[in-house]
Amino acid sequence: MTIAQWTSRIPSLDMEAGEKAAAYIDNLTKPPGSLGRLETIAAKLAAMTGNPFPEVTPAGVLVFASDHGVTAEGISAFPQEITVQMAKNFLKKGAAINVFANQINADFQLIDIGMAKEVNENGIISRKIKAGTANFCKEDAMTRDEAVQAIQAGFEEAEKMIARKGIKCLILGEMGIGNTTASSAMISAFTNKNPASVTGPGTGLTEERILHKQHILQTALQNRNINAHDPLDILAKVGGLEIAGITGAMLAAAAHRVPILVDGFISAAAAVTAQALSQLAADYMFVGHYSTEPGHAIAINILDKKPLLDLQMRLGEGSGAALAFPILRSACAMVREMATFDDLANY
Ligand SMILES: O=C(O)c1ccc[n+]([C@@H]2O[C@H](COP(=O)([O-])O)[C@@H](O)[C@H]2O)c1
Ligand SMILES: Cc1cc2nc[nH]c2cc1C
Repeated sequence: MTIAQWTSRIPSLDMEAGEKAAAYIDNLTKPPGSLGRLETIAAKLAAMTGNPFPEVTPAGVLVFASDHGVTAEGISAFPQEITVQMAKNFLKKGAAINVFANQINADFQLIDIGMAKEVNENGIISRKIKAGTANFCKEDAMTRDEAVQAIQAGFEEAEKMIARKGIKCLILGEMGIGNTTASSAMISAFTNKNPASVTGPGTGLTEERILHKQHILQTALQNRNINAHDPLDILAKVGGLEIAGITGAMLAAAAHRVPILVDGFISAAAAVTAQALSQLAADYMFVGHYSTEPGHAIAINILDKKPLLDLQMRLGEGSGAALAFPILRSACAMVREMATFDDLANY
């Protein structure tokens, strides 16, 4: 399928269901508006799902793992090998996202979309497009065709999870040493902002090494001759395979009216890409939390979203989104379980 065939499957929000939910919420036994954003979240969930009494359980977590050739430029505080080590940790259920996914009874799936080495262990899905991107300081991260293949893999894996497990809310996470550099390059290209304003410490660079990362980004963006009006060009030249996979998964969730919880900076870069491919895709998104990575604020500004939580996090993996999920679940429970003033009249 082509990108246009995927995006054409995304329906408009069901405004009628949203308005019905909003009217019903106003009749719940509380002063109108007193549950604040929870009320607008519930109405938005109704419009997304087409159901005035929306449901978000069970949640599903998809984590896409891949490597980045640009790590050769010394842009991360950690070595590339950590990507594979953390993939093994996800399979052993020892990572933060495993713990948080478990707390919300979410289904969890790890997808190798482009790690540098094989992880031949049970529980991982291999959709490897290639063994890491190229160093985009020197050449394009991937071909346009590889970017499309990675979007397709993400789309298919999300569709599978939604169909097989009846997933009603999709949480998108990632693992990839070097991917804050790719995300910074992408957001810089999308916004035409100087890379300095979208570059941060990632996993924990010192101030001095952040300056080096900015310099690498400046060089890369000068060398890549990006067409800023073409999201696929941006993704292919300076993006990442996991960012492409998440983009595809987001398009699939939107196509199935499944609400999406966007995580931190990398997940937000994928969300911006999905939105650029289809404005409708963003209608199905919530942003779980504020990441302290400076580019995140710029990305969510493009998405025009206000995150649900502010816990000073910058981990990735889908961890912030998983922590925000209970807020969506509470919004649904409010509509489904609270009494109305009509009920009160009969007491
Ligand atoms: O989600 C975020 O906002 C976030 C911010 C900083 C770092 N990360 C995670 O850290 C890794 C990338 O950091 P770096 O410094 O190697 O580019 C990658 O595995 C991400 O999941 C994630
Ligand atoms: C340990 C570690 C865990 C991570 N999880 C997501 N990105 C990560 C980066 C590192 C370095």
